[in-house]
Amino acid sequence: MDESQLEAAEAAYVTGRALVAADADGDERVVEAALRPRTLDEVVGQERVREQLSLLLEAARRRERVPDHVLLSGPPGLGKTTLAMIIAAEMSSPLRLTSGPAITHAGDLAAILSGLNEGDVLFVDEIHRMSRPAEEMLYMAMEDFRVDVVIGKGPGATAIPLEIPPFTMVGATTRAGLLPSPLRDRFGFTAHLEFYEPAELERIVRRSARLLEVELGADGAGEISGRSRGTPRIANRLLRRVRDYAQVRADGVVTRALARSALDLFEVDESGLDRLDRAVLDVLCRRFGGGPVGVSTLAVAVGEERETVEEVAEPFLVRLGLLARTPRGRVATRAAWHHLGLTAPETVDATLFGSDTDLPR
Ligand SMILES: Nc1ncnc2c1ncn2[C@@H]1O[C@H](COP(=O)(O)OP(=O)(O)OP(=O)(O)O)[C@@H](O)[C@H]1O
Ligand SMILES: [Mg+2]
Repeated sequence: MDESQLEAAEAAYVTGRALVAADADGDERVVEAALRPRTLDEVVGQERVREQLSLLLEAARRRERVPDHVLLSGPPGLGKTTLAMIIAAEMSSPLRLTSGPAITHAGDLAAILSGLNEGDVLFVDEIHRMSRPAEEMLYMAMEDFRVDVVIGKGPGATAIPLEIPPFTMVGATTRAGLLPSPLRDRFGFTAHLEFYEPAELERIVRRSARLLEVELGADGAGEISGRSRGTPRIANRLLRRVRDYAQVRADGVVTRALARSALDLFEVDESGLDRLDRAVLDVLCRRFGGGPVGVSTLAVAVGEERETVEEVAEPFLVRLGLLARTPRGRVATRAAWHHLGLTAPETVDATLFGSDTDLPR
Protein backbone atom coordinates (compact mmCIF):
# COMPACT_ATOMS: atom_id res chain seq x y z
CA MET A 1 0.00 0.00 0.00
CA ASP A 2 1.43 3.37 -0.92
CA GLU A 3 1.15 6.68 0.88
CA SER A 4 -1.73 8.04 -1.20
CA GLN A 5 -3.86 4.94 -0.60
CA LEU A 6 -3.19 5.27 3.10
CA GLU A 7 -4.22 8.88 3.06
CA ALA A 8 -7.40 8.21 1.11
CA ALA A 9 -8.36 5.52 3.60
CA GLU A 10 -7.59 7.88 6.42
CA ALA A 11 -9.65 10.71 4.91
CA ALA A 12 -12.61 8.38 4.42
CA TYR A 13 -12.24 7.19 7.96
CA VAL A 14 -12.13 10.54 9.76
CA THR A 15 -15.74 11.44 9.06
CA GLY A 16 -18.46 10.59 11.51
CA ARG A 17 -16.98 8.07 13.93
CA ALA A 18 -16.44 8.32 17.64
CA LEU A 19 -12.76 8.96 18.16
CA VAL A 20 -12.64 6.61 21.10
CA ALA A 21 -14.67 3.74 19.59
CA ALA A 22 -12.70 0.58 20.28
CA ASP A 23 -13.70 -1.18 17.07
CA ALA A 24 -12.38 -0.40 13.63
CA ASP A 25 -14.39 0.15 10.47
CA GLY A 26 -13.34 -0.82 6.96
CA ASP A 27 -11.19 2.18 6.14
CA GLU A 28 -9.42 2.20 9.45
CA ARG A 29 -8.38 -1.40 8.90
CA VAL A 30 -6.33 -0.24 5.92
CA VAL A 31 -4.63 2.41 8.01
CA GLU A 32 -4.02 -0.06 10.82
CA ALA A 33 -2.29 -2.60 8.66
CA ALA A 34 0.67 -0.27 8.38
CA LEU A 35 1.12 -0.12 12.16
CA ARG A 36 0.73 -3.79 12.99
CA PRO A 37 3.67 -5.50 14.67
CA ARG A 38 4.93 -8.31 12.40
CA THR A 39 6.77 -10.51 14.90
CA LEU A 40 6.27 -11.53 18.52
CA ASP A 41 9.29 -9.43 19.47
CA GLU A 42 7.68 -6.32 18.04
CA VAL A 43 4.51 -6.78 20.09
CA VAL A 44 4.44 -4.37 23.02
CA GLY A 45 3.12 -5.54 26.40
CA GLN A 46 1.02 -8.72 26.93
CA GLU A 47 4.22 -10.29 28.28
CA ARG A 48 2.60 -13.47 29.52
CA VAL A 49 0.63 -14.17 26.34
CA ARG A 50 3.74 -13.47 24.29
CA GLU A 51 5.84 -15.88 26.28
CA GLN A 52 3.17 -18.57 26.20
CA LEU A 53 2.72 -18.23 22.45
CA SER A 54 6.42 -18.16 21.81
CA LEU A 55 6.83 -21.43 23.75
CA LEU A 56 3.93 -23.06 21.93
CA LEU A 57 5.32 -22.13 18.51
CA GLU A 58 8.90 -23.07 19.33
CA ALA A 59 7.81 -26.49 20.60
CA ALA A 60 5.80 -27.10 17.44
CA ARG A 61 8.77 -26.11 15.28
CA ARG A 62 11.06 -28.50 17.15
CA ARG A 63 8.61 -31.36 16.83
CA GLU A 64 7.99 -30.42 13.22
CA ARG A 65 4.25 -30.52 13.87
CA VAL A 66 1.59 -27.90 13.37
CA PRO A 67 0.97 -25.85 16.53
CA ASP A 68 -2.12 -26.57 18.59
CA HIS A 69 -5.27 -24.52 17.94
CA VAL A 70 -5.23 -21.09 19.60
CA LEU A 71 -8.13 -18.99 20.86
CA LEU A 72 -7.52 -15.27 21.28
CA SER A 73 -10.01 -13.59 23.54
CA GLY A 74 -10.37 -10.00 24.68
CA PRO A 75 -12.00 -6.64 24.03
CA PRO A 76 -11.73 -4.92 20.61
CA GLY A 77 -8.49 -3.25 19.57
CA LEU A 78 -6.09 -5.09 21.89
CA GLY A 79 -4.25 -7.13 19.26
CA LYS A 80 -6.13 -10.32 18.42
CA THR A 81 -5.88 -9.98 14.64
CA THR A 82 -2.30 -8.83 15.05
CA LEU A 83 -1.38 -11.96 17.01
CA ALA A 84 -3.16 -14.25 14.54
CA MET A 85 -1.07 -12.81 11.72
CA ILE A 86 2.08 -13.15 13.80
CA ILE A 87 1.37 -16.82 14.55
CA ALA A 88 1.28 -17.53 10.82
CA ALA A 89 4.34 -15.39 10.16
CA GLU A 90 6.37 -17.01 12.94
CA MET A 91 5.54 -20.46 11.54
CA SER A 92 6.24 -19.22 8.00
CA SER A 93 2.79 -20.54 7.13
CA PRO A 94 0.14 -19.02 4.90
CA LEU A 95 -2.72 -17.38 6.75
CA ARG A 96 -6.28 -18.05 5.60
CA LEU A 97 -8.65 -15.40 6.85
CA THR A 98 -12.37 -15.64 7.42
CA SER A 99 -14.92 -14.65 10.05
CA GLY A 100 -17.83 -16.19 11.93
CA PRO A 101 -20.53 -14.10 10.23
CA ALA A 102 -19.14 -15.07 6.80
CA ILE A 103 -19.74 -18.76 7.53
CA THR A 104 -23.51 -19.06 7.41
CA HIS A 105 -23.70 -22.68 6.23
CA ALA A 106 -21.69 -25.76 7.08
CA GLY A 107 -20.96 -25.91 3.34
CA ASP A 108 -19.09 -22.58 3.52
CA LEU A 109 -16.81 -24.04 6.14
CA ALA A 110 -16.39 -27.32 4.26
CA ALA A 111 -15.22 -25.34 1.23
CA ILE A 112 -12.65 -23.45 3.28
CA LEU A 113 -11.41 -26.54 5.09
CA SER A 114 -11.07 -28.62 1.94
CA GLY A 115 -8.89 -25.90 0.43
CA LEU A 116 -6.35 -25.96 3.26
CA ASN A 117 -2.82 -27.22 2.85
CA GLU A 118 -0.74 -28.86 5.56
CA GLY A 119 0.44 -26.29 8.13
CA ASP A 120 -1.90 -23.50 7.05
CA VAL A 121 -3.15 -21.19 9.75
CA LEU A 122 -6.90 -20.67 9.52
CA PHE A 123 -7.94 -17.47 11.24
CA VAL A 124 -11.64 -17.21 12.10
CA ASP A 125 -12.42 -13.76 13.47
CA GLU A 126 -15.55 -13.27 15.59
CA ILE A 127 -15.78 -17.01 15.94
CA HIS A 128 -18.69 -16.69 18.40
CA ARG A 129 -20.88 -15.56 15.49
CA MET A 130 -20.54 -18.74 13.41
CA SER A 131 -23.69 -20.70 12.63
CA ARG A 132 -24.44 -23.74 14.75
CA PRO A 133 -24.12 -26.41 11.99
CA ALA A 134 -20.77 -24.93 10.92
CA GLU A 135 -19.64 -24.95 14.52
CA GLU A 136 -20.40 -28.65 14.81
CA MET A 137 -18.45 -29.38 11.65
CA LEU A 138 -15.56 -27.42 13.09
CA TYR A 139 -15.46 -29.61 16.23
CA MET A 140 -14.60 -32.64 14.16
CA ALA A 141 -12.22 -30.79 11.88
CA MET A 142 -10.25 -29.43 14.80
CA GLU A 143 -10.07 -32.72 16.65
CA ASP A 144 -9.73 -35.34 13.96
CA PHE A 145 -8.76 -33.32 10.88
CA ARG A 146 -11.69 -34.64 8.96
CA VAL A 147 -15.28 -33.63 8.27
CA ASP A 148 -18.38 -35.35 7.00
CA VAL A 149 -19.80 -33.54 4.02
CA VAL A 150 -23.50 -34.26 3.71
CA ILE A 151 -24.75 -34.55 0.17
CA GLY A 152 -28.48 -34.39 -0.52
CA LYS A 153 -31.41 -34.04 1.87
CA GLY A 154 -33.78 -36.32 3.81
CA PRO A 155 -33.54 -40.14 3.74
CA GLY A 156 -31.39 -40.09 0.62
CA ALA A 157 -28.68 -37.90 2.19
CA THR A 158 -25.22 -39.40 2.44
CA ALA A 159 -22.24 -38.30 4.45
CA ILE A 160 -18.95 -38.34 2.62
CA PRO A 161 -15.92 -38.30 4.90
CA LEU A 162 -13.27 -35.81 3.87
CA GLU A 163 -9.70 -35.81 5.19
CA ILE A 164 -8.20 -32.41 5.97
CA PRO A 165 -4.44 -31.90 6.21
CA PRO A 166 -3.24 -30.88 9.70
CA PHE A 167 -3.77 -27.14 10.17
CA THR A 168 -3.78 -24.65 13.00
CA MET A 169 -7.02 -23.00 13.86
CA VAL A 170 -6.78 -19.52 15.36
CA GLY A 171 -10.07 -18.14 16.61
CA ALA A 172 -10.65 -14.62 17.87
CA THR A 173 -13.53 -13.49 20.01
CA THR A 174 -14.55 -10.48 22.06
CA ARG A 175 -17.11 -12.69 23.80
CA ALA A 176 -15.44 -15.91 24.93
CA GLY A 177 -18.41 -16.51 27.22
CA LEU A 178 -20.65 -17.01 24.19
CA LEU A 179 -18.58 -19.89 22.83
CA PRO A 180 -20.12 -23.30 23.49
CA SER A 181 -17.80 -25.28 25.70
CA PRO A 182 -17.20 -28.12 23.18
CA LEU A 183 -15.70 -25.51 20.87
CA ARG A 184 -13.74 -23.76 23.61
CA ASP A 185 -12.32 -27.10 24.75
CA ARG A 186 -10.90 -27.90 21.35
CA PHE A 187 -8.42 -25.06 21.55
CA GLY A 188 -5.14 -26.23 23.05
CA PHE A 189 -4.35 -22.75 24.25
CA THR A 190 -6.44 -19.69 25.07
CA ALA A 191 -4.80 -16.29 25.26
CA HIS A 192 -6.68 -13.67 27.26
CA LEU A 193 -5.68 -10.19 26.21
CA GLU A 194 -5.85 -7.51 28.87
CA PHE A 195 -6.10 -3.75 28.63
CA TYR A 196 -2.66 -2.13 28.39
CA GLU A 197 -0.86 -0.16 31.08
CA PRO A 198 -0.16 3.52 30.33
CA ALA A 199 3.59 2.84 30.02
CA GLU A 200 2.95 0.11 27.42
CA LEU A 201 0.61 2.35 25.46
CA GLU A 202 3.27 5.01 25.53
CA ARG A 203 5.71 2.58 23.91
CA ILE A 204 3.09 1.78 21.27
CA VAL A 205 2.58 5.47 20.54
CA ARG A 206 6.34 5.97 20.20
CA ARG A 207 6.63 3.02 17.87
CA SER A 208 3.70 4.20 15.71
CA ALA A 209 5.07 7.75 15.67
CA ARG A 210 8.33 6.39 14.31
CA LEU A 211 6.51 4.46 11.57
CA LEU A 212 4.32 7.44 10.68
CA GLU A 213 7.34 9.77 10.85
CA VAL A 214 5.75 11.95 13.49
CA GLU A 215 8.20 13.87 15.66
CA LEU A 216 7.42 13.53 19.36
CA GLY A 217 8.42 16.30 21.75
CA ALA A 218 8.54 16.26 25.53
CA ASP A 219 5.88 13.92 26.90
CA GLY A 220 3.65 14.05 23.84
CA ALA A 221 3.36 10.26 23.86
CA GLY A 222 2.40 10.25 27.53
CA GLU A 223 -0.43 12.67 26.96
CA ILE A 224 -1.86 10.57 24.13
CA SER A 225 -1.51 7.22 25.87
CA GLY A 226 -3.19 8.53 29.02
CA ARG A 227 -6.34 9.22 27.03
CA SER A 228 -6.38 5.95 25.08
CA ARG A 229 -8.55 3.75 27.32
CA GLY A 230 -5.92 1.05 27.63
CA THR A 231 -6.40 0.24 23.94
CA PRO A 232 -3.67 0.31 21.25
CA ARG A 233 -6.16 0.93 18.45
CA ILE A 234 -7.40 4.09 20.18
CA ALA A 235 -3.83 5.20 20.96
CA ASN A 236 -2.90 4.92 17.29
CA ARG A 237 -6.02 6.78 16.25
CA LEU A 238 -5.50 9.63 18.70
CA LEU A 239 -1.90 9.88 17.52
CA ARG A 240 -3.07 10.38 13.95
CA ARG A 241 -5.49 13.14 14.96
CA VAL A 242 -2.79 14.83 17.02
CA ARG A 243 -0.45 14.57 14.06
CA ASP A 244 -3.02 16.41 11.89
CA TYR A 245 -3.23 19.16 14.46
CA ALA A 246 0.55 19.40 14.78
CA GLN A 247 1.01 19.69 11.04
CA VAL A 248 -1.77 22.21 10.43
CA ARG A 249 -1.67 24.38 13.55
CA ALA A 250 1.97 24.05 14.61
CA ASP A 251 5.43 23.03 13.43
CA GLY A 252 4.64 19.33 13.37
CA VAL A 253 6.27 18.44 16.70
CA VAL A 254 3.94 16.67 19.13
CA THR A 255 4.63 18.09 22.59
CA ARG A 256 2.49 17.50 25.65
CA ALA A 257 0.88 20.94 25.37
CA LEU A 258 0.13 20.39 21.71
CA ALA A 259 -1.34 16.92 22.27
CA ARG A 260 -3.48 18.37 25.01
CA SER A 261 -4.86 21.15 22.79
CA ALA A 262 -5.51 18.71 19.94
CA LEU A 263 -7.35 16.20 22.11
CA ASP A 264 -9.33 18.95 23.81
CA LEU A 265 -10.39 20.06 20.35
CA PHE A 266 -11.51 16.52 19.58
CA GLU A 267 -13.31 16.38 22.94
CA VAL A 268 -11.37 13.47 24.38
CA ASP A 269 -10.70 14.30 28.03
CA GLU A 270 -7.84 13.32 30.35
CA SER A 271 -9.46 10.05 31.33
CA GLY A 272 -10.27 9.17 27.72
CA LEU A 273 -13.96 10.08 27.96
CA ASP A 274 -15.49 11.59 24.85
CA ARG A 275 -18.48 13.87 24.36
CA LEU A 276 -21.05 11.08 24.63
CA ASP A 277 -19.50 9.56 27.76
CA ARG A 278 -19.55 12.94 29.45
CA ALA A 279 -23.07 13.70 28.25
CA VAL A 280 -24.28 10.46 29.85
CA LEU A 281 -22.65 11.32 33.17
CA ASP A 282 -23.83 14.89 32.98
CA VAL A 283 -27.46 13.98 32.36
CA LEU A 284 -27.31 11.27 35.01
CA CYS A 285 -25.98 13.62 37.69
CA ARG A 286 -27.52 16.96 36.82
CA ARG A 287 -30.90 15.93 35.53
CA PHE A 288 -31.56 12.71 37.42
CA GLY A 289 -29.76 13.47 40.67
CA GLY A 290 -27.32 10.59 40.13
CA GLY A 291 -29.98 7.94 39.39
CA PRO A 292 -31.13 5.27 39.46
CA VAL A 293 -32.53 5.87 35.99
CA GLY A 294 -33.39 3.45 33.19
CA VAL A 295 -31.00 3.22 30.25
CA SER A 296 -33.75 4.06 27.74
CA THR A 297 -34.53 7.31 29.53
CA LEU A 298 -30.84 8.11 29.68
CA ALA A 299 -30.52 7.46 25.96
CA VAL A 300 -33.42 9.75 25.09
CA ALA A 301 -31.99 12.46 27.33
CA VAL A 302 -28.63 12.44 25.50
CA GLY A 303 -30.28 12.05 22.09
CA GLU A 304 -28.73 8.68 21.27
CA GLU A 305 -29.95 5.16 20.58
CA ARG A 306 -30.22 2.93 23.60
CA GLU A 307 -27.73 0.47 22.05
CA THR A 308 -25.15 3.20 21.59
CA VAL A 309 -25.36 4.23 25.22
CA GLU A 310 -25.33 0.62 26.38
CA GLU A 311 -22.58 -0.71 24.15
CA VAL A 312 -20.39 2.29 23.41
CA ALA A 313 -20.49 4.60 26.44
CA GLU A 314 -21.37 2.43 29.40
CA PRO A 315 -18.71 -0.30 29.36
CA PHE A 316 -15.92 2.23 29.72
CA LEU A 317 -17.79 4.27 32.33
CA VAL A 318 -18.33 1.08 34.34
CA ARG A 319 -14.69 0.10 33.88
CA LEU A 320 -13.58 3.45 35.29
CA GLY A 321 -15.97 3.09 38.21
CA LEU A 322 -17.96 6.15 37.16
CA LEU A 323 -21.25 4.41 36.54
CA ALA A 324 -22.92 1.35 37.99
CA ARG A 325 -25.61 -0.79 36.43
CA THR A 326 -28.08 -1.77 39.14
CA PRO A 327 -31.34 -3.68 38.82
CA ARG A 328 -33.18 -0.40 39.37
CA GLY A 329 -31.25 1.50 36.73
CA ARG A 330 -28.02 3.38 36.14
CA VAL A 331 -26.36 5.10 39.06
CA ALA A 332 -23.54 7.66 39.14
CA THR A 333 -20.75 6.88 41.59
CA ARG A 334 -19.00 9.40 43.78
CA ALA A 335 -16.14 9.45 41.27
CA ALA A 336 -18.58 10.47 38.53
CA TRP A 337 -19.66 13.55 40.46
CA HIS A 338 -16.01 14.42 41.03
CA HIS A 339 -15.21 13.89 37.38
CA LEU A 340 -17.78 16.53 36.48
CA GLY A 341 -16.44 18.87 39.16
CA LEU A 342 -19.63 18.49 41.22
CA THR A 343 -20.16 17.60 44.86
CA ALA A 344 -21.73 14.19 45.34
CA PRO A 345 -24.95 14.16 47.36
CA GLU A 346 -24.82 12.56 50.81
CA THR A 347 -27.02 9.72 49.62
CA VAL A 348 -24.67 8.53 46.84
CA ASP A 349 -23.42 5.43 48.67
CA ALA A 350 -26.87 4.44 49.81
CA THR A 351 -28.16 4.72 46.23
CA LEU A 352 -25.24 2.68 45.00
CA PHE A 353 -25.04 -0.06 47.56
CA GLY A 354 -28.74 -0.30 48.22
CA SER A 355 -28.85 -3.44 46.07
CA ASP A 356 -26.70 -5.53 43.75
CA THR A 357 -24.46 -3.54 41.46
CA ASP A 358 -21.57 -4.50 39.26
CA LEU A 359 -19.21 -2.36 41.31
CA PRO A 360 -16.72 -4.21 43.51
CA ARG A 361 -17.73 -3.94 47.13
N1 LIG B 1 0.68 -5.29 21.50
C1 LIG B 1 0.63 -4.38 20.53
N2 LIG B 1 1.73 -3.66 20.21
C2 LIG B 1 1.67 -2.73 19.26
N3 LIG B 1 0.57 -2.43 18.53
C3 LIG B 1 -0.54 -3.10 18.81
C4 LIG B 1 -0.57 -4.11 19.81
N4 LIG B 1 -1.81 -4.63 19.86
C5 LIG B 1 -2.53 -3.97 18.94
N5 LIG B 1 -1.78 -3.05 18.30
C6 LIG B 1 -2.24 -2.13 17.28
O1 LIG B 1 -3.62 -1.89 17.48
C7 LIG B 1 -4.35 -2.05 16.27
C8 LIG B 1 -5.54 -2.94 16.54
O2 LIG B 1 -5.12 -4.24 16.81
P1 LIG B 1 -5.93 -5.52 16.26
O3 LIG B 1 -6.56 -5.22 14.96
O4 LIG B 1 -5.01 -6.69 16.33
O5 LIG B 1 -7.05 -5.65 17.38
P2 LIG B 1 -8.17 -6.77 17.54
O6 LIG B 1 -8.02 -7.30 18.94
O7 LIG B 1 -8.11 -7.73 16.43
O8 LIG B 1 -9.52 -5.91 17.46
P3 LIG B 1 -11.00 -6.41 16.99
O9 LIG B 1 -11.61 -7.11 18.18
O10 LIG B 1 -11.73 -5.12 16.70
O11 LIG B 1 -10.84 -7.27 15.79
C9 LIG B 1 -3.38 -2.61 15.24
O12 LIG B 1 -3.24 -1.71 14.19
C10 LIG B 1 -2.06 -2.74 15.92
O13 LIG B 1 -1.12 -1.96 15.24
MG1 LIG C 1 -9.43 -8.06 14.85
